[in-house]
Amino acid sequence: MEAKWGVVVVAAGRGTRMGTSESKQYLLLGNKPILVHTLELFESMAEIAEIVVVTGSGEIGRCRELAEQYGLHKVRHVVAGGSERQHSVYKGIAALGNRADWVMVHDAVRPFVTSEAVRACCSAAEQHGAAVLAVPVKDTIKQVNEAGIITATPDRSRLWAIQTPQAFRRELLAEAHEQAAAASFVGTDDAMVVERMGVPVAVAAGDYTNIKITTPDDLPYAEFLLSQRDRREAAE
Ligand SMILES: Nc1ccn([C@@H]2O[C@H](COP(=O)(O)OP(=O)(O)OP(=O)(O)O)[C@@H](O)[C@H]2O)c(=O)n1
Ligand SMILES: C[C@](O)(CO)[C@H](O)COP(=O)(O)O
Repeated sequence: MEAKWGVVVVAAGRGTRMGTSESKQYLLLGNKPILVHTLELFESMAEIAEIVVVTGSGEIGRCRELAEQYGLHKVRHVVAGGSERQHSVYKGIAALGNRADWVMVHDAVRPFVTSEAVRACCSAAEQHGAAVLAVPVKDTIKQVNEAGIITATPDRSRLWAIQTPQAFRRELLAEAHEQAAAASFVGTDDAMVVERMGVPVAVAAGDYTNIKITTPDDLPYAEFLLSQRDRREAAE
């Protein structure tokens, strides 16, 4: 299989909601940092040519050492991130340059994404130019005003919770980020910068287990998901 995808793994967040002194992407899950679990998946996929890791400016050396220690040879660049996730992605795309025609952006703190889900996202992107993994929301979602009063109940059948990876033709994503930067637009995911150009972004169905480790209550669930995955792999 042709290795044509570049991956930008963003790992430069402060993890304010996690509240640990250690950046959450470097916390141990089982016996490895969360970031390493994430990188190992992309390292193992034949479609992936190169990985850029974007991390805190004080964590570049440590990140390179982890890549060495765990044999993550596709990690070719480790660069410093920015103040917002979008700025970190922008720096990652710049470090990737024009070496890949297709690029995926993935949160370091989503270590449970599967190769099947990544491939579904890539296929949708190759068909539409841009695609994100997502799951249909399970709860009824309400819009609530500042006084705590419900103002709307959107049709749940049209609501999806968006995940990563998010996959794009590289030139499209680079252009979208350039335009967003010029307009000082900051979104919470990469699809938003592409959507604002009027370009359609497809949704590929993912898994509910592709959680973003965000708050302390995610950690015991993440340990549970890891033990389930280990058990499954041992049985294969
Ligand atoms: N300036 C930033 C902010 C976030 N991220 C990365 O984007 C992903 C998703 O961010 P999230 O975990 O939601 O945010 P954090 O900024 O890490 O956490 P918080 O909002 O609680 O501070 C994470 O892998 C995080 O490291 C990044 O690279 N650069
Ligand atoms: C990109 C993302 O993971 C999609 O769910 C998410 O928007 C990033 O999280 P943040 O907490 O808004 O940084």
